[in-house]
Amino acid sequence: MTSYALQTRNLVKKFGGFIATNDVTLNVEAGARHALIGPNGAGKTTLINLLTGFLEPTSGEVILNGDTVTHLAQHQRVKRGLARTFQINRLFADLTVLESVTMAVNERIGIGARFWRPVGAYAEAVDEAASLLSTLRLLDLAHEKTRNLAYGKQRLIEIALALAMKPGVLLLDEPAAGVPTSESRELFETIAALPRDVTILLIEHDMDLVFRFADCISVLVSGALLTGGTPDEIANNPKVKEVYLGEAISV
Ligand SMILES: Nc1ncnc2c1ncn2[C@@H]1O[C@H](COP(=O)(O)OP(=O)(O)OP(=O)(O)O)[C@@H](O)[C@H]1O
Repeated sequence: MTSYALQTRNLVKKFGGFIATNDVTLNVEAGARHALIGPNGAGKTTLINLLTGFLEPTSGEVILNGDTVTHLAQHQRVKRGLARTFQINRLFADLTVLESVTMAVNERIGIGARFWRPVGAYAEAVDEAASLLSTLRLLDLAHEKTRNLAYGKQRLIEIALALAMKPGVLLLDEPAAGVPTSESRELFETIAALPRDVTILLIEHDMDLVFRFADCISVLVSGALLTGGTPDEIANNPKVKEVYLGEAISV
């Protein structure tokens, strides 16, 4: 039986009279690399904000690992394994890469804010952070200040910070936004190599990267789901081609 990590049922979000999310029923399979695409203003960010709890839906449900979380606060969803990255850079420029990720691990295990903390626990957090950096191929940059890194690497550190929450589901909001093409392919190769026990839902404008990375694609148009399928099915769908008229969609 297929198991779903993240689902929505008939999700609706209205801003005044404007329907930004229109009856969206989305199923993200456990372990999937699922991309959400659609033209500007299609409602991708609004949908992500509904999933994380940043926005309350007008109606409908959000379901995480089979449990309804529609009315849970953002931090409660994080605790249940839903983490996200943002389009904007939220790193502390003066911390090193290792310090930044260790801080995030500490936050998860609840010793971040304590004045006194057991040395052993701190060492374990550093080990865990180093292991995350290794997964993301950042270990050789561990002692660099984040401000000195190339932008593509900074985006990877943001992913490391999200992964420090030990999420089952990771929402990536345009991880390649602003990253030069020379770096974006490596960024996506690293994301693609993440362990499959993390389900990934990705918003991305660069079709080339989407078709390289995703095993499932959902297409959002004017707030509603137009269609969903494998990259092949989406690339050959005439309705999708119409929406992206003039843009090259090829596998
Ligand atoms: N807080 C808000 N109040 C009113 N309208 C909003 C609000 N947030 C989003 N919208 C509108 O909802 C629609 C969807 O916006 P959204 O940012 O979700 O689209 P998107 O697909 O993420 O676009 P892009 O690809 O350009 O980032 C847009 O028309 C936007 O103007």
